[in-house]
Amino acid sequence: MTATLSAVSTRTGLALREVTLTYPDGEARLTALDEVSLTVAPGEFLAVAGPSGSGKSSLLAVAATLLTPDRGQVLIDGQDTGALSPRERTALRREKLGIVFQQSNLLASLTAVEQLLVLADLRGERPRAARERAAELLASVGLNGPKQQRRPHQLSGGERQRVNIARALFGSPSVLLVDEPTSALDHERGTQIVELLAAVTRDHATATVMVTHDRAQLDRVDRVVEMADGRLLLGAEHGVDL
Ligand SMILES: Nc1ncnc2c1ncn2[C@@H]1O[C@H](COP(=O)(O)OP(=O)(O)OP(=O)(O)O)[C@@H](O)[C@H]1O
Repeated sequence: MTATLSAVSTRTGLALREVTLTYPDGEARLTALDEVSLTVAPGEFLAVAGPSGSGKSSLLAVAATLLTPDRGQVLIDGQDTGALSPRERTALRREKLGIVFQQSNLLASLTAVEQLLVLADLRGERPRAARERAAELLASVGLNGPKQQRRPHQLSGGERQRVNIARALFGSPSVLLVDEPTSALDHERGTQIVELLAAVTRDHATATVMVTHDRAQLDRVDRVVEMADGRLLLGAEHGVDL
């Protein structure tokens, strides 16, 4: 399934401009992101690597507009998210962002196809068209036929992650944010998920950011940036050609 040309042509992806984020730390503030600048183009698959505590999750939360930086800008398709009201930001998140969390946060009582249809229902989409699109999306991530009718506990970890990815894609996002997608999977299944993310990035023209500890998966992305102490390492924006 390929994103339509009109949708693609208005996309510019994700840009962070000199973003600084601090958290309260007793009397002081802890700097989790220190003037981080980064751009991710439509159709580009970027990995963010770095040690624990280096700021990877904070970067993802800021890009998701879930945390507001102290300074700097987060632009999604050229829109400065800091200039939006909370209501507008929520709307932008719904229209432009797909998020795949580390832990599968699927609803236990719903089948795979229903996990996607909940979103369609919230948007007031026509049920029949939504059901067809959900089934098509699930098939495109490798979940076919009867598996679409299974509940999370009847699926493997890798299959649950595929449902998460399909659900994140359901709103045709411009930006796809992925947090440690392979942490609960063995190497082979982890590789399959990262390959799937590379394919959906290409096919759906998303600007994809994946946070990962799993260095074995880094050769499947377009570009890697390394974080240390809240900073992107020097030259990281130009990436490592793998
Ligand atoms: N809610 C919070 N309040 C205070 N400090 C925080 C908060 N969240 C994160 N931090 C601190 O900010 C820094 C960056 O944390 P962050 O979670 O972004 O790192 P990370 O690279 O994602 O780590 P990990 O790989 O362990 O998930 C760390 O020093 C962390 O302790």
